Amino acid sequence: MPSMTNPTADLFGTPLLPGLAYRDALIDLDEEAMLIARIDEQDLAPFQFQGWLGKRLTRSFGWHYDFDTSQFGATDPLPDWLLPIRQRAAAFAQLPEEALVQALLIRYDPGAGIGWHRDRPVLEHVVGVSLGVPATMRFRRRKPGGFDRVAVPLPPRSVYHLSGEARHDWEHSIAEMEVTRWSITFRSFTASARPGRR
Ligand SMILES: O=C(O)CCC(=O)C(=O)O
Ligand SMILES: [Fe+2]
Repeated sequence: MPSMTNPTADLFGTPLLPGLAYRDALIDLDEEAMLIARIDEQDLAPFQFQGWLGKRLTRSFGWHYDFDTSQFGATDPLPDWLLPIRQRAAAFAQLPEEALVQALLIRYDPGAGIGWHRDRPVLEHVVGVSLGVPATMRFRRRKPGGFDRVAVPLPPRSVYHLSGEARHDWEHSIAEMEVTRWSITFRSFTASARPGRR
């Protein structure tokens, strides 16, 4: 058996999904424990959408998107403890660190997941770090008579980067799990939507 170095590529290294890049072990176990503790000490709020409360708990830095008004507003700057992680996430995605102007912390308690969606169109790059437990990010794209589907394993401490087709043409979701998972996602704005530096 050839060793499987990249579960998001086939044996020839061709990505399962154009625009999806992935690597294991962006951070080590100590860093992961630190990040989980930091997320847990935040004032996390249930994700809200038109009076509906999602089970996942979130906090945004840099920019906050209000799903009720469909507006982005400035919020607290990224805290110091997130900066080295953003730096590594940006280096992985080959982006300037300052381009990743938004950070979203999420805790998915048992029974929480995230339904099918594309991230807001004003956002461009999405770089996500998974913490705690393995999860699967599912992707789907409508085609005549159904969907193309791809499932991508996200081990704890791994990082993924969504851009291009994976970001704009495919929806993604994470099924509800029985154990707690945490994630940190960093995002950039599209050039036309960029509300200013922060
Ligand atoms: O938890 C994750 O890794 C994904 C979160 C996500 O898709 C989102 O916040 O848009
Ligand atoms: Fe998303």
